Amino acid sequence: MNPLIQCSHVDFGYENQDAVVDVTMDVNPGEYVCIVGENGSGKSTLMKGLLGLLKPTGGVISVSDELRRSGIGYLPQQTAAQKDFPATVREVVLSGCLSRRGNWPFYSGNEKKLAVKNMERLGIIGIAGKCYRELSGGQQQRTLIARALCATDKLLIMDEPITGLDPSAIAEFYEIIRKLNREEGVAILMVSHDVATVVKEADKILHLKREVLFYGTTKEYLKSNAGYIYTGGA
Ligand SMILES: Nc1ncnc2c1ncn2[C@@H]1O[C@H](COP(=O)(O)OP(=O)(O)OP(=O)(O)O)[C@@H](O)[C@H]1O
Repeated sequence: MNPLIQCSHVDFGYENQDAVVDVTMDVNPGEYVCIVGENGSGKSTLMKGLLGLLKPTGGVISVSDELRRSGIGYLPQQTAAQKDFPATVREVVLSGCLSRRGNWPFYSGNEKKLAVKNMERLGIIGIAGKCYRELSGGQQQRTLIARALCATDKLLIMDEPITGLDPSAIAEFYEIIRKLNREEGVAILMVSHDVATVVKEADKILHLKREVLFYGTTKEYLKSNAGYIYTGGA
């Protein structure tokens, strides 16, 4: 089984300052991987690097041919401006097809079908005509997940996805991700501060503190020094 993403001794930095050093990890089809660590430990930097938004200053990143063709489904941290976006749910979801398509300005029949399929998958087909900014935080989150799945349903990448959600929307979010991962085989790569929950959900943990403090299965993580200290012995 070829990895979807593979990093070998990768470094990232800004203006000659290293922010992430010597990361070796991979994300395989169907895996659920979480990146944890304190503020400023390099999690978002690594994510930007994996998305190809930042060039590595050392090491090698390989992305599977399929992901290279389709683009990677990415759920960004939401800004206030994005929450206020004046478009319908259908339009936001369809825009996830843009990375597949070059410059042709009209959506094809297949792209429209894909958007419908992903709105059905996320239970938002009934609100397809509603304006995005009028939705609850949980509905906005579902819309963005459906959008990301229009690029590819092999891998979903998320940066701090539960920020700003209320407790019931958080529980619903983890349930949706679990279902996509366990039942539909979508690989998940998530940056999270919610370590107490992710050690119950994820298969693998990467704990960063500029360099890798731990990388391996969640089970091993909970037994490791880094995991024991960071999770408070959860
Ligand atoms: N655009 C940038 N230019 C220069 N330095 C940056 C930039 N973005 C991040 N850094 C620095 O890189 C280091 C890692 O930051 P990063 O945002 O990746 O950490 P993080 O683990 O995602 O933090 P948080 O949990 O607070 O989001 C920090 O020292 C930060 O100040």
